[in-house]
Amino acid sequence: VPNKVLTLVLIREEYRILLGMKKRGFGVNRWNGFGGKVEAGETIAQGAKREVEEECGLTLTEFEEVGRIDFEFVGEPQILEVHIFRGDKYEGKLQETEEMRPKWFALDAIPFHSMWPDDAYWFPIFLRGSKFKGYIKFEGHDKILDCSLEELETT
Ligand SMILES: CN1CCN(c2cc(NC3CC3)nc(N)n2)CC1
Repeated sequence: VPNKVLTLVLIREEYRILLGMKKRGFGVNRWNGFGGKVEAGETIAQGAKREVEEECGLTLTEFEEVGRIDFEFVGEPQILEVHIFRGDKYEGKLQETEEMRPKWFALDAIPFHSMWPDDAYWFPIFLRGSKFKGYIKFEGHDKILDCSLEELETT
C-alpha cells in the first residue's frame, strides 16, 4: 500500500511558534502545525503552502522542509509520510477557519499535553534548527510503541 503523503508547517519566530487547535477531522482537539494532504498536480511544498493559506489565512513567503517522519499504526497497512516544514516569513492576516483556531505560543510554553504525543520527541530537534528524519509506530492515537529519530545536519 503506497504511503499517504501529508504536510506539516510550523511557523516559527525567534521566541514564539504558531499552532492551531484542530476543530474537526484527524487530530481533532489537538494543537498542531498546519497541513494536510498533497493533491495531484502539486508538489509537496506547494501543498504545504496551500494548506497554511486554507487553514489560517497566512501566505508563506519563505519556508523550507526540515524533516520527514513515517508514522505507522498497528493494524493499518498505510504509512503516513509527513513532510515537516519550518515557516520563516509570511504575509496576510491570521484568521480562525472551520478547520483551525490559530494561536501563538512562547517556545517555553508549548502545550505538549494537548498535542500528538510524538511532538515531544521531535520538537526539540526542530527548535534547535536541525534537520531530521524518523519512524514512529503508534497503537491508537495516544500510545507510541517505537520511536526512532535521526538528526541530520544542523542548519
Ligand atoms: C495533516 N497532518 C496529519 C498528520 N500530522 C501529524 C501527525 C502526527 N503524528 C501521527 C500519529 C499521527 N503528529 C503531528 N504533529 N502531526 C500533521 C498534520
